[in-house]
Amino acid sequence: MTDAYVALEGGRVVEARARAPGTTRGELVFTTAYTGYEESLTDPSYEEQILTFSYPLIGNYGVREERFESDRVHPRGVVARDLTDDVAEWLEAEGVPAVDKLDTRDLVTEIRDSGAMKCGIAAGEGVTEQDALDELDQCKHMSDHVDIGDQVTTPETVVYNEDGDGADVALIDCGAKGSIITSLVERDATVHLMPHDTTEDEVAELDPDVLFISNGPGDPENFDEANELVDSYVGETPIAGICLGQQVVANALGGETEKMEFGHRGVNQPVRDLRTDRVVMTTQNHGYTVADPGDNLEVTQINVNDDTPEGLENDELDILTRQYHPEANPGPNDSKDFFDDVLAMAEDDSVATRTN
Ligand SMILES: NC(=O)CC[C@H](N)C(=O)O
Repeated sequence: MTDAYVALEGGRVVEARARAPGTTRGELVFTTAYTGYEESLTDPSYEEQILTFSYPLIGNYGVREERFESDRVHPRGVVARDLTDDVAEWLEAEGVPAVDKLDTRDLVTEIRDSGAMKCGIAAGEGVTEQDALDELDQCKHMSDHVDIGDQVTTPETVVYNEDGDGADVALIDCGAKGSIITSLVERDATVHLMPHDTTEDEVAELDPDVLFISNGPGDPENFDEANELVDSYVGETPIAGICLGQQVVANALGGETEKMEFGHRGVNQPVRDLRTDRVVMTTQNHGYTVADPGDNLEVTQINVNDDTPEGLENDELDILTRQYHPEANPGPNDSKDFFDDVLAMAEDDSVATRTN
């Protein structure tokens, strides 16, 4: 007997099998990643989303904490063709509803045709179609989660590698993946992980060598404070950003972001560097993109599939951002040298002095 229902925007309800019980709602998205489920499920960028895996079997190499990107599961729900007991038990312990035994090819095709959509799930003994539809009813558009930064940020500044000999990085935590911190610490940087609503004065007190805006969930336009920081420090301190970080930097510098139809989520997104013509495979997880970089940023990398901006730079102002995830985890390590390039900006003191 059916013990789980997935209600899709528009009203279609799909039957499934409950793997972790509960009712939930969120924006239904899919990832094509065939590995890295522990990393994806602990990536704070998936907050308020329901993650569908297009790869059919999820959980076949267990669940190990050392691969986690944060201290909890972030998607509000999980959908797959088949979830192993390891993953199902983990999700149940985390209180995150999960379902399987449904046709995920059909679901992914629907998301590709109609775009990322609102979704409600009801899973467990005695649930009804109506329970899933009630969740759907309460589901908000991603951009309406205006306080999403508060849900994922560190409550206070945490310092990593305090005695490091390298640069001091102010990493503004809009939902940072742990691997970004690790990638910087491995290069001997001291990382000051700071709340997303850190003020200009608080950053000034630290006087960092780099201001780094992290990845994060939802609409970049809901990260006003990070936007203001970029605006305050541009031309004064080198600035870096990953994913949401790139989007925030673009908005702060007079560019524009927009919602994509179904986004890029996977571990084999090809990116071309326009300066070298080199193509690298990248890990991606985003539903918004930079529609217009504005006059101050050069698009230096693009997505081979749809030409969207993957890298923005301003050599004079020392700004370097990526839409994809150079820290990988999951995914290929082809672009880890991004962190070397960011820290090289910190060593070079040629950044223009702020005049306004
Ligand atoms: N991984 C991220 O930082 C995602 C950025 C943003 N939330 C988006 O969906 O586009």
